[in-house]
Amino acid sequence: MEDDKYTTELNVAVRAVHMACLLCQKVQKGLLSSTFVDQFKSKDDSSPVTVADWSVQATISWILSETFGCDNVSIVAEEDVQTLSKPESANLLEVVVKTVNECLNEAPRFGLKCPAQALGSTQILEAISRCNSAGGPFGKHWVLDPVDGTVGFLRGSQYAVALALINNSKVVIGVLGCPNYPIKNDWLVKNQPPCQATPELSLTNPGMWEEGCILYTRRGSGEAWMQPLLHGNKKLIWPNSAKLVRVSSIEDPELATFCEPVEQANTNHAFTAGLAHNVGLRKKPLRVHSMVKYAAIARGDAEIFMKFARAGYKEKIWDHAAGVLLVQEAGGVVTDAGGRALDFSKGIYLEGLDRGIIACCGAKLHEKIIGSVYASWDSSNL
Ligand SMILES: Nc1ncnc2c1ncn2[C@@H]1O[C@H](COP(=O)(O)OS(=O)(=O)O)[C@@H](OP(=O)(O)O)[C@H]1O
Ligand SMILES: [Mg+2]
Ligand SMILES: [Mg+2]
Ligand SMILES: [Mg+2]
Repeated sequence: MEDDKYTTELNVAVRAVHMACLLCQKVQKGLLSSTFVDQFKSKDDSSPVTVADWSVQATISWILSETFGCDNVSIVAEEDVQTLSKPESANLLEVVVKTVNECLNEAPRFGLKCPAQALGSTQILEAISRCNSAGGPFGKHWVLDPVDGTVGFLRGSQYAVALALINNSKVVIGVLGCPNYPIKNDWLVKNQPPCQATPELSLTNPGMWEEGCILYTRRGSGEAWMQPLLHGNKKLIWPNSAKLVRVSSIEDPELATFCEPVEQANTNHAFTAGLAHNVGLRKKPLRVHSMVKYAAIARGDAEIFMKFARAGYKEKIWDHAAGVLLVQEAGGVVTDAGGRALDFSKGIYLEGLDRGIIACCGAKLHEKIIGSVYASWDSSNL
């Protein structure tokens, strides 16, 4: 039984992700101000990285290292310090240092320790760099995507803070902070702009999203929980206000909602449209940035998530670990397009992934989609 295992890890992970969500909300609000241009950079692959990505990574790294000891903690995470340590990034680093210290000052409110004195830039760069583990099949590895869906974050739309723990190749804890995903049922479906139009929500009224949520689970528990984000100066009393979530019971493709990435560069919309048609899905796809898509399946707001990246792109474990476990423990099924379980044992990539990822609320829909992948594949150009 793994039910009572990882209690401390889960406890710390939920608190750390909660703090990170509030940090992100604050930075996202700041994006509306004139300091906007100082707050993000393009990485070598042209993808964006922001003050929030670095600050969350530093904060969570510091908390995990303080709690479990630097030498005992292996963290696999997305960001490095390459850009941030350049002389021309001095202003950016200053903002990161300030953001991290402000966030860590709040730690006692969340039942965690804060630094004895404010962290300096060297300590913060160290905390970010410490997350350079390559993971692998043995032992415990934390897996962190400090801001998943950075494009969504910059657009004032959906994004997530994702933290998972892998032990001997298996994801054992999954925590997903969704700062712009209110607790209210169906909010995502009702508030999504039409997918053909500009796929972004503007942050004209950031306050309306303050009631984000954190989803969390533990392997083998058969339970996934949702905790509302706490605001103001209140102390986090956790898990008293958390509630159980469960996948949707819909089995009829005509009634099912499927979600997928917003950007055509990240998935093949034409292929999934053909697949959806063949399976008998009738609703328009719900295009949402980030692992909020996994959260939507786990919460029962949508039934299917499909992603088919271009050939040659290798999916990274931090983009999936927390979300996959949440969907599974909430009663759903997640595999690659060949119907095989995702392999989190091979380092930072999901090696051997067959074509794409399919997450469903139940086995019946999942079987239909897998069956249809084979039928649709030959007629596609992938
Ligand atoms: N070319 C390509 N193909 C597939 N996937 C890619 C690609 N490039 C990046 N990524 C990863 O996609 C993560 C964002 O996924 P999303 O589902 O949020 O995409 S989208 O913004 O809705 O289009 C994104 O995560 P973040 O970098 O954390 O935002 C990337 O890890
Ligand atoms: Mg990501
Ligand atoms: Mg990221
Ligand atoms: Mg990124």
